[in-house]
Amino acid sequence: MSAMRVDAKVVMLGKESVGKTSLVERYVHHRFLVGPYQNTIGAAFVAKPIQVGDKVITLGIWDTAGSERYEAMSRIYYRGARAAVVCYDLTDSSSFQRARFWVKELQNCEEHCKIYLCGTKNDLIEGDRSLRQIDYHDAQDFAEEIGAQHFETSSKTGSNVGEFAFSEHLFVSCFSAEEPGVDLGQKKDSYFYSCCHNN
Ligand SMILES: Nc1nc2c(ncn2[C@@H]2O[C@H](COP(=O)(O)OP(=O)(O)OP(=O)(O)O)[C@@H](O)[C@H]2O)c(=O)[nH]1
Repeated sequence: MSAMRVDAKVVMLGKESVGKTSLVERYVHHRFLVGPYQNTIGAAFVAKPIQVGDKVITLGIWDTAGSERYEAMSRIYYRGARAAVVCYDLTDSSSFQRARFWVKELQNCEEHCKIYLCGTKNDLIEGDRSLRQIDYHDAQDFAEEIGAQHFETSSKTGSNVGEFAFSEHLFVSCFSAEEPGVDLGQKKDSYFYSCCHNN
């Protein structure tokens, strides 16, 4: 058994069902899970080692539950985060309001956390443009106003997930090699993710 160290903490935030878990699944396991939607309870964690130059650093990704029932808990998970991926569903305008809420929270409580604004389920829009509820330029203007990077992704097709939303060189910008990582202690497995999902 070896100790697990997390060098940079990343938190996923956004309304329930926007696709946070799917984005993490696509990024970490290169897959899209089909079947009934399983809402996250509390939060789930996954460690992802990435190559940065000649070093390997470990991202600790906290996938929070979007349900407002867990809102207070989500605050615990963004504490000390280097990066936050704030997600909204391109086909659900209320999810964009919720994204604004999380951005405000981060600005008030974690001013050094880098924000990535992510419009999800782009494949649905490509299939039927009338489904789009959030104009690209409105979201882009908001992203510029808050100094965030903005992407539209699809976890189903993988579009923009590796290339942009989770682009490793973006995370490199939030990682300073001088800072010590956080030791999470002895863990049997660095992956204890799926147990945090409801049926
Ligand atoms: N078509 C399409 N469906 C998606 C995509 N991403 C997620 N979904 C679907 O949206 C639903 C919710 O996805 P999740 O990833 O569980 O959403 P979540 O934001 O983690 O939800 P909570 O755990 O409740 O916060 C599931 O039925 C997914 O299959 C996508 O890129 N395209």
